[in-house]
Amino acid sequence: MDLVLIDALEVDTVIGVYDWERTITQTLRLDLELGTDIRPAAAGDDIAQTLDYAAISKRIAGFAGEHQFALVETFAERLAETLRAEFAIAWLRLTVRKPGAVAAASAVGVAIARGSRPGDA
Ligand SMILES: Nc1nc2c(c(=O)[nH]1)N=C([C@H](O)[C@@H](O)CO)CN2
Repeated sequence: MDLVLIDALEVDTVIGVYDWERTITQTLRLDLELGTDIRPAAAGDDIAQTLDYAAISKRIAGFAGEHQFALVETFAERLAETLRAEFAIAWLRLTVRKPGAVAAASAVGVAIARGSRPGDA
């Protein structure tokens, strides 16, 4: 399986479990691995035959602006569902980091993988 990559995508959203977090916008940093077969796009040199990382990045920014979750877990799960529903993504790994949430850490967050890799049972 081939991958289309989006690294360190920063999006602004309202997120957090504390009351003060409901009043501000915070930045999340996302890494995505999007499973697909890039050979048809490469053969035809055709953007329509692959996952358009620009379109997906724009959709993620829109998703972040549309939703207000408490947990990064919920953000990750709902975003993965949305992307898999709207784009031809066979499998994805999504990492959501919340920089600055824990002062002693450069970032905290979650990583999930959803969908089926070719060859999986
Ligand atoms: N596993 C999680 N732990 C925590 C989360 C979270 O989303 N997932 N969130 C918070 C607070 O919102 C924190 O980020 C504020 O600094 C605490 N723990």
